[in-house]
Amino acid sequence: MKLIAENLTIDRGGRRVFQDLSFSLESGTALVVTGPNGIGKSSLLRTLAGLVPPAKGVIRLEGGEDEKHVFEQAHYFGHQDAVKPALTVLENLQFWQSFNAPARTPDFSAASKPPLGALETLGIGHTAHLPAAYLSAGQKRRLSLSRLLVTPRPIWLMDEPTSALDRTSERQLLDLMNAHLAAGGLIVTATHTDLALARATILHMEAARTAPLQDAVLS
Ligand SMILES: Nc1ncnc2c1ncn2[C@@H]1O[C@H](COP(=O)(O)OP(=O)(O)OP(=O)(O)O)[C@@H](O)[C@H]1O
Repeated sequence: MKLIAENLTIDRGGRRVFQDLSFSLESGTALVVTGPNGIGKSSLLRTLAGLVPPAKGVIRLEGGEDEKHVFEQAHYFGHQDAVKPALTVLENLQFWQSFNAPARTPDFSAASKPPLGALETLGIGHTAHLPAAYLSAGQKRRLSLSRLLVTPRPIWLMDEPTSALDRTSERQLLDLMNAHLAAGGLIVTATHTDLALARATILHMEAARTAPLQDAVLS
């Protein structure tokens, strides 16, 4: 399986953020997107997630499900937690389980977890029957993250995934990300911190803005 972006050009609010960005990412590998504030990291992730249409360019998943868009084979873990405060923690997760269809490909073998099991894995099993409004910021982050475990999808798009997490949760998140890579998944993550990922390629957005050739921006 291979995620391919060709000549991606993204405009926001009528202004060009970047142009002609190309990269490819193999199963089991993470693309770590770096660069200063405002360079376009979130815009790239939102475009891969189908939330911002590209002005130009193509995104495809070789070896994925042909009849599905790439974003239907991806989870987007962004800045907003997508948590309904009036529902319980478990109800929130059950909603996402029924809303998101799983996506399976031969290269990707992650097993799904039942909702309660996913909450327990993330250390918030004891909050399952509380209204989600009672959760702390870090616990809401973990609830949001639990969506990725109940519905297997090969691509994880993660924008600043460690924000609001304490050290223990950060290590746990890295374990989950590395397990996803070991199962054959792909991760594209924007981050300002060093993440100890097993197999990662760095995409320097600053270089990408000035050098359209993919070899110039991947290291
Ligand atoms: N909804 C929007 N409407 C108009 N312009 C936007 C919108 N969202 C982002 N932009 C602009 O697009 C550019 C890239 O923003 P983006 O959020 O992708 O940067 P980033 O690299 O993720 O930044 P940060 O590190 O601060 O999160 C910025 O100039 C920003 O002002």
